[in-house]
Amino acid sequence: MRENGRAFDRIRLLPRVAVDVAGRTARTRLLGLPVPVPLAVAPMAYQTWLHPDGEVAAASAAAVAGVPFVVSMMASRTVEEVAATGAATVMQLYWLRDRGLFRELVGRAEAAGCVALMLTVDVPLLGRRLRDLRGGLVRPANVVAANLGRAGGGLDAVGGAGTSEVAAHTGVLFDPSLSWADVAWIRSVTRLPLVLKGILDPDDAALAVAAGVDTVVVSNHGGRQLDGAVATAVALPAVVDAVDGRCEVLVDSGVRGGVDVLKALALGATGVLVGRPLLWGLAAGGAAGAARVLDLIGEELHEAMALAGCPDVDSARRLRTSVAGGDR
Ligand SMILES: Cc1cc2nc3c(=O)[nH]c(=O)nc-3n(C[C@H](O)[C@H](O)[C@H](O)COP(=O)(O)O)c2cc1C
Ligand SMILES: O=C(O)C(=O)c1ccccc1
Repeated sequence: MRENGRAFDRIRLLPRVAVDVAGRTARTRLLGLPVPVPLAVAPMAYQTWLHPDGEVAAASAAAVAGVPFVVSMMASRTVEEVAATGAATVMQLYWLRDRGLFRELVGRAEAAGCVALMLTVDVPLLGRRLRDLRGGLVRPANVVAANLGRAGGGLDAVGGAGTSEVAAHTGVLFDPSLSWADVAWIRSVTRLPLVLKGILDPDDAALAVAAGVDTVVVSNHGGRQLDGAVATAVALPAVVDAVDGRCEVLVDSGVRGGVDVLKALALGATGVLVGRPLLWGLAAGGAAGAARVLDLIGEELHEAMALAGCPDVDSARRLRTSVAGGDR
């Protein structure tokens, strides 16, 4: 988790000068849609834990900013409620033992007007999160997986000394047997664009392209899964090379401001997903707080583009970068 931030901090940009940036724009396409800035909100579970309106407040902020909102399969509000905010909504999915329920969720996402499906591939099981274990993490009664019906409620018997309630619950639901054959099956049951989230190895990116995926997300899940996994700012360039323009490449984990977005673009990304900063805004100020976070990142990106001599996103993707030797 710490290395994600450090890796972005070590990237150095080579600004261009005497480029007319008076009319600069960050408009581009992301997940097949026109967007004012190249970012979307990452899928994050259980947002009513942070604010009573949860995902509905966060998605309203995304709607105001004009950026896509990815609703977690483990959201505490339904995909229908989220889509009703007017945000371009992407439904995130985990591979479930209950294939009937998985199929039903795909159908509900389509019916709700979702613009894409995002299959998260870096959670065969939930990572061992020591703070969750020490703190005895248990969902309060009002924090349920609203999209999963009966299967979304809390567990009576918590998993045991080595498992939090949240990890035990996901262990019951998630199927660790996901393979590329299953990805091909998912590709075959929907016409929505398909995004794979949690790619780090360029060979996996090539397999994703071969499976007909429209977008890959270079992600280590915000450092919450495999401790010691490579930072995304380090992994990104090789994935961009392997994909070679055949699908979109998004990146997340450690993006904290507009300069990080510019660095991601300079490293070849199509755009970024923003995770925790959205939750901080949501917890601090509900929909307005989340909207302020998105505004700030957009303002910072516009300023950084001006200072780097980038009138548009394509020029940002051509910026040269280097990697600083050590920390300051
Ligand atoms: C509280 C929390 C819950 C998350 N829940 C999900 C989830 O349900 N599905 C998923 O694909 N990723 C989930 N993630 C991972 C995020 O989508 C994203 O990859 C990560 O937070 C990005 O890193 P950042 O927080 O450093 O921006 C979660 C992250 C956090 C912090
Ligand atoms: O916490 C997470 O990162 C996550 O992905 C998740 C998955 C299922 C339930 C709660 C959180």
